Amino acid sequence: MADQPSQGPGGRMPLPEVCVCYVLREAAGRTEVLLGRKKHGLGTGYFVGLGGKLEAGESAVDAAVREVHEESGLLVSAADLEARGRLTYLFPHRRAWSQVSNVFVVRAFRGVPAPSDELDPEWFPLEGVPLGEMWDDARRWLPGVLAGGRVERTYVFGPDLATVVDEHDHVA
Ligand SMILES: CNc1ncnc2c1ncn2[C@@H]1O[C@H](COP(=O)(O)OP(=O)(O)OP(=O)(O)O)[C@@H](O)[C@H]1O
Repeated sequence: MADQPSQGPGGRMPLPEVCVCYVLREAAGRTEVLLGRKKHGLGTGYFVGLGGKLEAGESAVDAAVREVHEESGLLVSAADLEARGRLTYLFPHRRAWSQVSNVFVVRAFRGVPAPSDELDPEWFPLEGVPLGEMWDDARRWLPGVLAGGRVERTYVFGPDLATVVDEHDHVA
């Protein structure tokens, strides 16, 4: 494990890995994304995509399929997930919150979104994504990813544990 790519600065342990999956649909001639306000845990109260921690031995894509189902009831196939990059979140003032997020988009799904313990999913048109009620990094990369782009970026959060104070081109 000496060459783990997702170490924190100066750290020897790899950072915890999470995933996030943005489900897209076409409705009334526009594209919409499924988001929900997080009910518990890290980022409570922020609108987020569907996602969470990888289980031991689980791939990011399999975790995304599982989390989409757990959090919304929707069924998606691993083959339909589009990998759009990786984000490193560093919290020097709360190291336990630092993590690496594997970002996916999916346009094919079965079912109708249903509320879960994690969030109550809602569709937002891409021009109406509530960036002001999301983690501070989202406005810097999410519009580009939802428009078809990729992201490989590191965001460093300040002592308030909410504001991005630095960002780098490369995953740490
Ligand atoms: C710091 N800036 C951030 N900006 C945007 N999104 C962020 C985020 N930090 C975490 N996320 C998202 O949050 C989920 C993991 O959150 P985390 O609390 O670790 O796991 P969660 O409790 O949801 O999952 P389990 O159900 O426990 O697996 C995962 O989708 C991840 O992409």
